[in-house]
Amino acid sequence: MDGDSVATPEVLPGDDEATLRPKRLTEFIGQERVREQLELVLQGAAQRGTPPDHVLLAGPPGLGKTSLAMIIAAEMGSALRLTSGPALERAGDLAAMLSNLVEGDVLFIDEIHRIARPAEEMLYLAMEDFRVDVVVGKGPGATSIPLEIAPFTLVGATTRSGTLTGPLRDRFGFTAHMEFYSTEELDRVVRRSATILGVDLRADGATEIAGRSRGTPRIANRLLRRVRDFAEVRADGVVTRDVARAALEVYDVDELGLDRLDRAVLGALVRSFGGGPVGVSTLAVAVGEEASTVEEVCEPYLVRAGMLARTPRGRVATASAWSHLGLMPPVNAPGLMAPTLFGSDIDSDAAHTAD
Ligand SMILES: Nc1ncnc2c1ncn2[C@@H]1O[C@H](COP(=O)(O)OP(=O)(O)OP(=O)(O)O)[C@@H](O)[C@H]1O
Repeated sequence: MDGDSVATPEVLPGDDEATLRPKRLTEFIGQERVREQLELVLQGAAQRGTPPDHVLLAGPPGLGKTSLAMIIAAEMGSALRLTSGPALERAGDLAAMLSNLVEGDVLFIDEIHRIARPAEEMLYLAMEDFRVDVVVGKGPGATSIPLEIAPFTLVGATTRSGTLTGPLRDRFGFTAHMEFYSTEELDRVVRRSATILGVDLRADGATEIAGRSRGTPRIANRLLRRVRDFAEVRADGVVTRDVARAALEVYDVDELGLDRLDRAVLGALVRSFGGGPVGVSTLAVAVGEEASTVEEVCEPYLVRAGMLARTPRGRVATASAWSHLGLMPPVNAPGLMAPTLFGSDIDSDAAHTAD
């Protein structure tokens, strides 16, 4: 998605997330399954008087992984130490962080799939035995000094759980798979946020914003702020359905939440490649974007919205994609045939081998 799109799930300047973050598990909307599982993990540990198992939060950006990590610490009554995979370039950076932990602390590593190899290897021992081996010196004279660290809980967040190494993944006692939110859940998210921000949001306005938020609370909150601006500048400050629609038209977010780049991807797939199959790199070049942006930001939602299918031979536009662009789908477009005929051809794990 282009960096300035209001429909991107990535953080943008001005998002001011702290104000709207749910602080406790009861305030956290949706993700019922994850919440129930997490509650059991936390309560079980509390009853035993031990720190909970390490937790991996996996899912697309903006679904509440950082919020959940903060909630885990809050529910445990513990302090949260924050860092990220890219910040842990050297094992020494991680060793310093680990040795400063106090018993029961929660260490949150965002983007844990981007952690450097030496730091990752140090993490194995830390997670398993609450110990790190600090290597002093270089070459044949180098010695390894074992260092005890306080029992802690690691919470890792990743948008790409498939790229985590097996040994790291295996050391998490619990993996929470975060799902996109339903429109009804996003409706609750925007109404909660409107109350906090003091926005006069009507029921039909909330539904309109929720429906265009790509299943993502971060986007829902951002759209709410943009619609509020519009309501205050061009209307009477009240967010109704018509106001929300007019505002989101200005920001190029269509009724399904697709923005310019999503439509460009679908447009290229349909018009330049006859609906596919085509590899993601080729598609990215056609729309002038990084393959990773198309793959990590556009695709998850287009697949979920039933517009794009990942097949072993590449990406394919579904009948809904053709219709959404106002075009007649060809007879072989997925979605027009009986599900059994094309279902076996669709393999989400094959996406990475398509290019
Ligand atoms: N379940 C929820 N209920 C209410 N608000 C939520 C929920 N999940 C997320 N939010 C809102 O969405 C915003 C983004 O959430 P958060 O930063 O936790 O996402 P994330 O998954 O960590 O994203 P990233 O992976 O990009 O860092 C938060 O500011 C919060 O206000």
